[in-house]
Amino acid sequence: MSALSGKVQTVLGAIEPDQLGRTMTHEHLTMTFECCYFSPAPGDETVAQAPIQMKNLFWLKQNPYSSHENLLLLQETNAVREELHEYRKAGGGTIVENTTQGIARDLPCLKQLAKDTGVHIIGGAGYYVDATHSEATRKMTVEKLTDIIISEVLHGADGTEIRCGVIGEIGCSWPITDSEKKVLQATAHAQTELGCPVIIHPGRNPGAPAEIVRLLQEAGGDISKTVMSHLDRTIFDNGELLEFAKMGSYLEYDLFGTEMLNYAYNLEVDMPSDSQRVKALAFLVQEGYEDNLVIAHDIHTKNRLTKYGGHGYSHILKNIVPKMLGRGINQTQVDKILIDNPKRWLTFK
Ligand SMILES: CCC(=O)NCCS(=O)(=O)O
Repeated sequence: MSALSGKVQTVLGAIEPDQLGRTMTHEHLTMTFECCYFSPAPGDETVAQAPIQMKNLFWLKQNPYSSHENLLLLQETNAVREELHEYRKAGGGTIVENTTQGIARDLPCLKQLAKDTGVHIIGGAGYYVDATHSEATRKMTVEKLTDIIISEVLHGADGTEIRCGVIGEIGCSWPITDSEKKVLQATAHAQTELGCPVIIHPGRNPGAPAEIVRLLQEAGGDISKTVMSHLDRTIFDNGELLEFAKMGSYLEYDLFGTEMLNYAYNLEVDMPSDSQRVKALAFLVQEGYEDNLVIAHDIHTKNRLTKYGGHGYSHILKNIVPKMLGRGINQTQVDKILIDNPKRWLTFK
């Protein structure tokens, strides 16, 4: 049995699972999303290049990926620190910080934020999508990738002694690439060795989550300790959703606060509203999946911060919980989604 068994590992060290409290299972506190810059539509070049300002906020909400400045969340540590104080005041306890290799993971910054604010912060091991893999990463064997991921959990990452407490978010594209498949295999092997939580970013296709779960299963992964992220922009049909839910992973709705007409990365997708997200949660609760649900905001661009008129890290606690209670999800079920399910997922076996 490992020393981490029965514990949760934060950037400040291992803690008892009961200390976590209300937990957002998918956020970013510092990162860059430059890998995923999306050219503005013809005619929008001027607004896209302008500094972020009040009169452009609606455009930015609709086109968050077409402004270089907006993609640099790593420039906003002071604003994020203030927001974490607010998050504590709103009753928040823990944030799982999903930034992995490729999008400027900064564990020393996370450690300082945890010290400054008292919020428990859990760092992520492993790799984001193929577009961010280095040539060296692409050439690595599954065994080498596994060793690196295990070391990021047991000894520390990025040349520090700060240890990750979860593997992921592990990035997958659609269609999935060879390098991403190797990282998934390494993830499953590392999970087998460590008994740790895993979180996945699926490609943008309704078939992606199930394909990824099958790949993890074939490599020996523990699906009951795995979160499938971003279901709100990935699976829309209730029948397909239930088919996927049967596979046994945690089901994550993590884009709360994000409402936009055109989703740049897949124009086929109608990004749901928060009301539709709550409806999806209520449907899954009704179908018996209340022990599998987790939620978050996945803040990964500046416009989502309250400093820029966004929803911030406390939106779920302040606005979405009352809505859930008004739409047939009771307090016990809310507590499962915000406290019990994250706690079970994050505790090392
Ligand atoms: C790194 C942040 C991230 O991957 N967020 C998901 C964005 S989206 O794929 O849901 O658009």
